[in-house]
Amino acid sequence: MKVLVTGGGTGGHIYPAIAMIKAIREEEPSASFLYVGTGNGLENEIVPKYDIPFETIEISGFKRKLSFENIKTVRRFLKGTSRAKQLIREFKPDIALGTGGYVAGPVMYAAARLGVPTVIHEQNSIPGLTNKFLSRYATNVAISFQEASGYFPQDKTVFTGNPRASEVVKAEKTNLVTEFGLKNNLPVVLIVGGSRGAQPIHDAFLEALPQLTDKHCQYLYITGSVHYDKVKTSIANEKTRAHVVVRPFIHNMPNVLASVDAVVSRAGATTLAEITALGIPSILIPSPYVTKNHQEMNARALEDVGAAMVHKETDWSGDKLEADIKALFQNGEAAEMQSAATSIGVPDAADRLREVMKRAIRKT
Ligand SMILES: CC(=O)N[C@H]1[C@@H](OP(=O)(O)OP(=O)(O)OC[C@H]2O[C@@H](n3ccc(=O)[nH]c3=O)[C@H](O)[C@@H]2O)O[C@H](CO)[C@@H](O)[C@@H]1O
Repeated sequence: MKVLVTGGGTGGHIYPAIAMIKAIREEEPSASFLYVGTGNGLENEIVPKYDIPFETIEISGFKRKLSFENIKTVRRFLKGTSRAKQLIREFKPDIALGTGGYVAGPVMYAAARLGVPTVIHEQNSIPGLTNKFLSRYATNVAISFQEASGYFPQDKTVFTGNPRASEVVKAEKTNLVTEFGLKNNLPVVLIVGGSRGAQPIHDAFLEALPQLTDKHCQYLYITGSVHYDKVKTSIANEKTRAHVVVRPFIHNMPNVLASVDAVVSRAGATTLAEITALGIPSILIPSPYVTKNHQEMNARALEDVGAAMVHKETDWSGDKLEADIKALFQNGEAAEMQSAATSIGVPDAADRLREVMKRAIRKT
């Protein structure tokens, strides 16, 4: 089978695509892939690490308001579409899978226009502009939150979950002591601000640091590459009795997630799919700077079943962090949250999406 894959901009769109490629490769080692991204998106750094042929097109996103920039964007969209058509004619895929982000727009549109079966994957509870636009042309739409179904044509929409969930449940634990210098026998809280880091998460942690101890847990803190130097220096300057290890970014996140006891994070949909599949209790501070506040909707779905403690960014503080950590490990809430998270995880998401792709091929 030949699979055209596209999706990019942030890790939340890229890792589900890679997880799906890995799942197909496992079942069908002779399958071949072409990943189309942009030259300046995160996909440009991540995809080549997985030995996946990678081509680029130029594209930018639409502004929601009418602007001169949008005229340029339309021109780039048309140029991107014709470059994508050229790549598709050369590669001759049996199916195209798009996981969102600007780049998926022209690539999936071109694939549909050329009669290639197309499946788009939406990670969020409220879809992005690109996937909403593409849903008109796609053979099928795969969703990861039931809440998203109302935004897409009913007859082609299927709930699959996020294939990254299937990847993390298969991941082996890593040795956090040898890999990161963490302590043995003390629960580990992973702090991560999405694939690019988040300032309010840093601020609250620094504020809480003087009060935190290593009585209940220790911290593995992923700052995001942009924030690394500043946060590392600030943490080094604060007096604390807590054990904290700081890193800019980690590439073996599935293994690390499989080894930690709780997560403090933004509410990016792919991270949430990972932590529910593994049953990890979480403290979530959704980013309000996203389309239609979709991260808060994502987070509330976990809060509703008791899997997460959710705070608006404006209410988030060092005191709240300290109180939540106490609730988790001192008052023993972690165990209940763990089973609540597992109850909504979708560890077989990759199999489900694979079925949708097979059906889309048969249908077209
Ligand atoms: C600002 C923005 O638009 N964010 C969106 C973006 O999130 P964004 O890409 O920030 O976040 P997600 O949390 O969904 O995914 C991050 C991915 O990167 C991985 N990771 C993260 C840090 C690290 O050091 N190593 C690593 O591998 C995580 O395991 C995860 O697989 O896409 C998501 C999925 O469509 C959306 O829900 C988010 O709203």
